[in-house]
Amino acid sequence: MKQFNHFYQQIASNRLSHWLNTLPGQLTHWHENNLHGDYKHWQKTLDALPSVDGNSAIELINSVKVGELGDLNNGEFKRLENLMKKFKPWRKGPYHIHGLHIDTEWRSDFKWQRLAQHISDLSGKYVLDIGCGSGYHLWRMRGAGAKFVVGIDPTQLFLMQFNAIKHFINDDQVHLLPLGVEQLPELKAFDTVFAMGVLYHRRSPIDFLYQLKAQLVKGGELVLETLIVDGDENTVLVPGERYAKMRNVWFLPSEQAMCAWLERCGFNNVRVVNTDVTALDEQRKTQWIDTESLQDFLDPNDSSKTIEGYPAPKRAIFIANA
Ligand SMILES: Nc1ncnc2c1ncn2[C@@H]1O[C@H](C[S@+](CC[C@H]([NH3+])C(=O)[O-])CC(=O)[O-])[C@@H](O)[C@H]1O
Repeated sequence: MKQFNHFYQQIASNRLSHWLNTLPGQLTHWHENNLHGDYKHWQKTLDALPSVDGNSAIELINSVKVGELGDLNNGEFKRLENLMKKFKPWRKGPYHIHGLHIDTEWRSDFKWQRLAQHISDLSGKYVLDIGCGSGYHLWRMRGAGAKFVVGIDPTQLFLMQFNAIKHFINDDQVHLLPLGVEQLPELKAFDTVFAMGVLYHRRSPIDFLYQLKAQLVKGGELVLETLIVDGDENTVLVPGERYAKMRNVWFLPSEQAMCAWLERCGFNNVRVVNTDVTALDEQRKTQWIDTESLQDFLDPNDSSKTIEGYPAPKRAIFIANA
């Protein structure tokens, strides 16, 4: 279980040291339960990734990019492409790795652009991203100056994708841990907590908001992004079995209802900084996923509705202080 030892050593001497009371046990348990099938296969794929000699330029401010086309010879480049494709579906990105464009299903950079101007300066900050997927925004947070960046996401494939990217962008201040939000103790240690695209997957959204608050230092900033619907402060949509073909969608509040929930949970200075109907150029099928995408989740005759007849995905970004 060496893979997290370096993380433990780092936090032992920083403000996250009290996490060591619970974390090693949880990750050991995770490891014991994930040693089967796909994991071994993916680990071999990771081990086979080519390495580039010398230092390559890393760009994390405007995109997530390392090196240039030509850093690898043709054979190695082809190997890189084939190995990276073994980690399909690539949902969140895009990444540019030595000239290989991993054109992910989502343009996660669009979301970053929508929020970047509204958040507090991340310079020197401890930052947590809950439900970080493959970790695309972790790199952008680091690019924005964060000192120590931790993402959590329970989906094993996303950890593998993150490790594949980290193989090339070897920054030891950026980490992804395979945990769900419900496994976090009250750390009260992060200056900024991001929770984007996760609230609607939670069956208890109010408990979720308390869990987020428990990760922040007093006065720290929450950046929460979620699906919303039109309506007043009493409007919340709880869809039937599926919403946009997703099974695990529970609560879609209106902007005003979401603000009221945040205030009710003790957050201050609650505001909505952006709303946006998800467009077909932000979530679309590419050669890096084999499954359907947004176009297939909408009513073919009326793109303002999902295929089930609900309002099409509209997202809002909320900022608040603990
Ligand atoms: N209990 C849980 N705890 C933490 N994460 C979870 C949990 N359950 C699921 N997830 C994770 O939450 C992420 C939601 S995707 C948002 C990605 C990124 N933030 C984005 O804003 O682009 C949105 C979407 O695809 O609907 C997935 O990576 C899950 O594995």
